[in-house]
Amino acid sequence: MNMKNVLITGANGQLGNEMRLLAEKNTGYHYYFTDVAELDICDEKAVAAYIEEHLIDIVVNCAAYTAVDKAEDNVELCDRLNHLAPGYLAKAIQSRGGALIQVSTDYVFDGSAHVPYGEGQPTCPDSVYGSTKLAGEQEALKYCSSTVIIRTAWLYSAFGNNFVKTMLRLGKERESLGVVFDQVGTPTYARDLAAAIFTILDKGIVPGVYHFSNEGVCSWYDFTKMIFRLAGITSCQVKPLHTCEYPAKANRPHYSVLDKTLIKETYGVEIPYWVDSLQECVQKLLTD
Ligand SMILES: NC(=O)C1=CN([C@@H]2O[C@H](COP(=O)(O)OP(=O)(O)OC[C@H]3O[C@@H](n4cnc5c(N)ncnc54)[C@H](OP(=O)(O)O)[C@@H]3O)[C@@H](O)[C@H]2O)C=CC1
Ligand SMILES: Cc1cn([C@H]2C[C@H](O)[C@@H](COP(=O)(O)OP(=O)(O)O[C@H]3O[C@@H](C)C(=O)[C@@H](O)[C@H]3O)O2)c(=O)[nH]c1=O
Repeated sequence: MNMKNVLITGANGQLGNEMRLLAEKNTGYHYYFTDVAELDICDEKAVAAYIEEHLIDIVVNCAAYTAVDKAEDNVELCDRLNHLAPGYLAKAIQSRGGALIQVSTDYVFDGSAHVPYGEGQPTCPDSVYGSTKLAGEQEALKYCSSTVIIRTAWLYSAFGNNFVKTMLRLGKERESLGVVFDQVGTPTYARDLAAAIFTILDKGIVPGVYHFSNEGVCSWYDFTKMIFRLAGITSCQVKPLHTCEYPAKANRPHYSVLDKTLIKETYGVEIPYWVDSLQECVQKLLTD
């Protein structure tokens, strides 16, 4: 049987790197890992040519504009990458009869809920990043009939830039730190998400929108306290702040916990508790 050709875009980012690592163990596919230097996903013609030339069967789009505050001032670039580019990927892979896995975000919600968000809940993004990611979901679903959207949240990894690495750095530099406690969600180890994506590849595409994060719930303040505890940082005091005490360019949801029932029932994925995964990643960061 012919091995399927899988294209992973944005492969130098957090999720892309975790996909690379797990690909070493998942030898049943032929992989093409690209980042902007090899394939700029905003270039529609280049996308179509690459997918055709390499006979791609499945695209996993890990590329995105993820700087949430900067996005407020860089609307055009953010829109091209988060909104239009998924449409280019979707059209190109549809023309080959293939499938698209498009990664999206909890920031498509405005955060006014108080129970975990199901996939069918109305979206209402409150930032440029969130709005463009939602538009990207819609483009992907419109142009490729075999699209899986995975909305995830608060991603971190030993690779790339993320909240865990920022907090480990600040925890060593500062004597105290203020972190918001009125934005609640669930951290997600990008390795666990990559593992879920491999489960989807192996079990077969069931088109639709899915939610995936680690299990459990916390605020960014709780997240920071746990990062420090696991890393043995005792010299930096963490103070809880209201959002208004930490002014930022972009609005963020106060509540963005995702309900993961659908992905668990459809694909049988087992999802680790956020503290257990965080412990694994912090350990890795401290020993590498
Ligand atoms: N980070 C998070 O907390 C969360 C992320 N997500 C979503 O998960 C997905 C993966 O996120 P994450 O791994 O954190 O993202 P990263 O920002 O770590 O990685 C994105 C990658 O895409 C690359 N890229 C930028 N522009 C292009 C382009 N035109 N063509 C091809 N590649 C490009 C980036 O390169 P460069 O660095 O050079 O710009 C980077 O290597 C994204 O869809 C994101 O929206 C969802 C929830 C939370
Ligand atoms: C660094 C720092 C942040 N904060 C606040 C700001 C913000 O409200 C919250 C999170 O910080 P960040 O700005 O690093 O996180 P942010 O970039 O908003 O993270 C988001 O990224 C995008 C890509 C997603 O898709 C989301 O799921 C989410 O992970 O913590 C503090 O309160 N104190 C601090 O010292």
